[in-house]
Amino acid sequence: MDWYTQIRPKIQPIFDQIIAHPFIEGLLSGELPMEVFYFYLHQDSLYLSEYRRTLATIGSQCTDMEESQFYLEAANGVILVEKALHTTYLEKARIESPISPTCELYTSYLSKMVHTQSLAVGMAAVLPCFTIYKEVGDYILAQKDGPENNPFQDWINTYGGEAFAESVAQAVRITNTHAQTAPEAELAQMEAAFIKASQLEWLFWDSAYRQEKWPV
Ligand SMILES: Cc1ncc(C[n+]2csc(CCO)c2C)c(N)n1
Repeated sequence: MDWYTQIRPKIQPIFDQIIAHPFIEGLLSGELPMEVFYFYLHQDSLYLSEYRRTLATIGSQCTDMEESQFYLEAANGVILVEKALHTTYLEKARIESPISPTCELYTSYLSKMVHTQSLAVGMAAVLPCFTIYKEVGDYILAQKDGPENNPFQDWINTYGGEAFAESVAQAVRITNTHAQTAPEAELAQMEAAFIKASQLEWLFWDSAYRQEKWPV
């Protein structure tokens, strides 16, 4: 059994709580308050500007040319999303709130992983960003009882397409390849990183829903 197939069931309780979260329910029903959605988009743009650099770091660490190309192209893909976000939503909203505690935590955690741990552990840490969005996107698209004119449809479509599915599958394949040659201790670190990043994915939705601020 490959690494991802045996690790995925371990985050099932986290995934179940993500799709049951009122943020996701609000995206589905179209009733998520707009200011919550804008808060999320603003924090996500801050997340993406760090995540892009994290992917580029992994890309620079890969010795295999194809693997390097994959992570560097994914980093470039994030730039395109960032630019689209800025021109469509955020320019109009002119949100200037500071990075939230959770956004800072998630981006700092990923940065720590890729700068202080092995390449395989770094790959495991960045993987939930791909796989969880893919699964959440599939879940949302499979729901038939959403409203006709969902104001969040554009966003929903971003993570539904074929190109994204292939990119997620490749991230999984590359991480599996590295797990094949990883010793026990490194496999344990890969698992811990994958689970922690999955928890942080839940926390990111939750913090957006709460419009999380620094308490002091
Ligand atoms: C908190 C948070 N987690 C995951 C994603 C999704 N995502 C961001 S970059 C990337 C890889 C290349 O597209 C994916 C899937 C997000 N937007 N925000």
